[in-house]
Amino acid sequence: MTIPTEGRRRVIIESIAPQVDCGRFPAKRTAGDLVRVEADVFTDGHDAIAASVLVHREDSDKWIEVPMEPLVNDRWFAAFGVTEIGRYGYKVQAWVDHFETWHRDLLKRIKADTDAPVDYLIGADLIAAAAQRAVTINGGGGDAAWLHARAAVLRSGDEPKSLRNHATDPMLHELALRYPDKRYATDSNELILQVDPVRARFSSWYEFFPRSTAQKPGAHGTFADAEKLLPRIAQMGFNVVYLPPIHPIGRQFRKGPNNNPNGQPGDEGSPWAIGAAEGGHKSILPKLGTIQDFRRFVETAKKLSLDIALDIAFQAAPDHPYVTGGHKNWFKERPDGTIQYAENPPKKYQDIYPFDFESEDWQGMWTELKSVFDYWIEQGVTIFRVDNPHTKAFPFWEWCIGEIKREHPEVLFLSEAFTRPKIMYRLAKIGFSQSYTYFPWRNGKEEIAAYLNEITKPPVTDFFRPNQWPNTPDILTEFLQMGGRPAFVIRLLLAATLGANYGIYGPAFELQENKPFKHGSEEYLDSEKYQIRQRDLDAPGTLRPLITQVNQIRNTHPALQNDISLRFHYCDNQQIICYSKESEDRSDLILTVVNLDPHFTQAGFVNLPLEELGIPADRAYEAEDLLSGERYMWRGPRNYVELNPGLRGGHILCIHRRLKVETDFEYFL
Ligand SMILES: O=P(O)(O)O[C@H]1O[C@H](CO)[C@@H](O[C@H]2O[C@H](CO)[C@@H](O)[C@H](O)[C@H]2O)[C@H](O)[C@H]1O
Repeated sequence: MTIPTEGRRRVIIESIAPQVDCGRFPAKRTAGDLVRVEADVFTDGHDAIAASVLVHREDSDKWIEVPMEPLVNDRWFAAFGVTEIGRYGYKVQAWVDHFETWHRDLLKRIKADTDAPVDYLIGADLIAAAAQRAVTINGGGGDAAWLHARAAVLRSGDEPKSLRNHATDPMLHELALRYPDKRYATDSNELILQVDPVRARFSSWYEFFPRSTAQKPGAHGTFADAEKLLPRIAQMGFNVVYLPPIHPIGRQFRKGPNNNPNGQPGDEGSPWAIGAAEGGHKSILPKLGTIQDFRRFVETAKKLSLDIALDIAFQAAPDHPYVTGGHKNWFKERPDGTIQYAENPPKKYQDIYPFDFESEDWQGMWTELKSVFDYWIEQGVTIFRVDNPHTKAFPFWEWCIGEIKREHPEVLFLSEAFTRPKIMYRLAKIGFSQSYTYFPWRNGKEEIAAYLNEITKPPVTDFFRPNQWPNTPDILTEFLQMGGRPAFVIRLLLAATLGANYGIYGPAFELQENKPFKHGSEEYLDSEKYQIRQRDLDAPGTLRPLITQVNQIRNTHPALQNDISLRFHYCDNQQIICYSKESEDRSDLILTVVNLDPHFTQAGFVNLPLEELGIPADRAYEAEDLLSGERYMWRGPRNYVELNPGLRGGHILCIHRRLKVETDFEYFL
């Protein structure tokens, strides 16, 4: 091993958090967050050390220095606020602080009455050096002159009492530390922080098929029809409207109702079978309207504070212009000249071809696929729900999302990858802002808690943001099929309170549609994926009022707008789950209690960790049920709950405890 060029950097920096895979990927936060950086920082011997976090926007050379404070066990921390979206770089810097070492030791010596004249001469040298650095940094001025004068006093051989007073003057301490000696400072590697819009952390999605929105019976819906639904969706408290693909639908191998692979003339086909003579991923199904109609739809949504999320499904119907118009080499031909249709085993997608990410023309293909996003961004779309991203190459996504985010940091991507956890996590690391999860299939108390704890705690939360869906057009779970209306209520309460991000396949959920295509299937009978389904959304028994109320609670309670504070609490009844969330400033604490049994009343005692929750153990506190308006006076950790699923699936309780911790920090970027 060769001798290092500089061996005097004695401070060690380890285990910086947040960091994702040793800095290979950015850590994620949202605008307005307080970013807390921690690191292990220590040195040999007994010298005092100091450390800072240095942070800058990636597009600027202006670094901000945030002093770190020691915690315990050589762990240090600093916090800074990020108000703007985009990418930031941050690193930890630490150094031996000789002035602080001298000052600390002198205080001890004075206390023991063992300070000697030489101690003051040592201090004088250190202070004079600080004065010199003050000159270098700000060209002299008050601080430098003051420090020089103080160094002279300590060299003067004055009587001990005076030396002691001058050396321990708090002003000296403050000024000298302002100009630290960083010649031998250790710098960590620079790490990257991706700051997304708040929507990445907190969003409520409503999915519907525009083709089902016509008022006239049997007619194909248009964007103009769909636009009329937007005020209703906004009034229900949602903030993202997600549309399945809106492009021309292939005719070859078009599917018929109920996933019939032999569609008949007149069948509408699956919107995910993208591409026909009329165009491909940058075109609109003529029956839905024109690009102007779409733009107007987006504009109307914006006025209602709704973001439009568009489905991006990179696959092609056999009559997609990519296949018919000169890019057949983007697909893998078999020896007989045919192309194997796509699959997501055991599902078969006979009406689409998958792209071949080992195509000779992969660069041409990547460029074209990215341009699909660019095109829809130009039309005002800011969120994309990406279909099956795990069946496309990871390097493509990293490049494509990276490029888009560089130009449009406001754009968000939801990954629809129901696959192995490591793959879901990798997609999040390479850029997806949110991810669907296995929430729909977690029904028992233990499995819900175990899964949610896995996906809402660091280090996973540094890159992965769950989005919880109780149903989708592909997912009608057994629980929803068997549990009647209470099952829908239970899954709504869970999704909306466990997940700061959640969504529903709206019309089917509101009306509690629960008939499967066949026994044992999770597909809907007469699924909207293959046919138009007009509905009376205000039919008696709709869940609309409850959904509206739950969203209103989410929108007004910051506790429900984050996942990181989620904590599960004990309940002595296995069918009752209890958990809390609180806002970062601790002013808002929400306790949710849900009866997981859709058939029977369940009762039990919940047990709350009062001290952890900041609830005084010796005083009664109020639990206000935000759903029913009832107020309960609770005292102590054990409290009784009883939930009849026919009447109410759960409580969303606001715990009034009068606690607020200030989180205003000095350092903001
Ligand atoms: O594979 P997933 O279960 O994640 O489902 C997603 O991708 C599917 C393929 O795009 C999509 O499937 C629908 O479209 C297909 C192509 O037209 C069709 O063959 C399937 O029968 C239909 O379900 C699914 O909707 C989407 O969520």
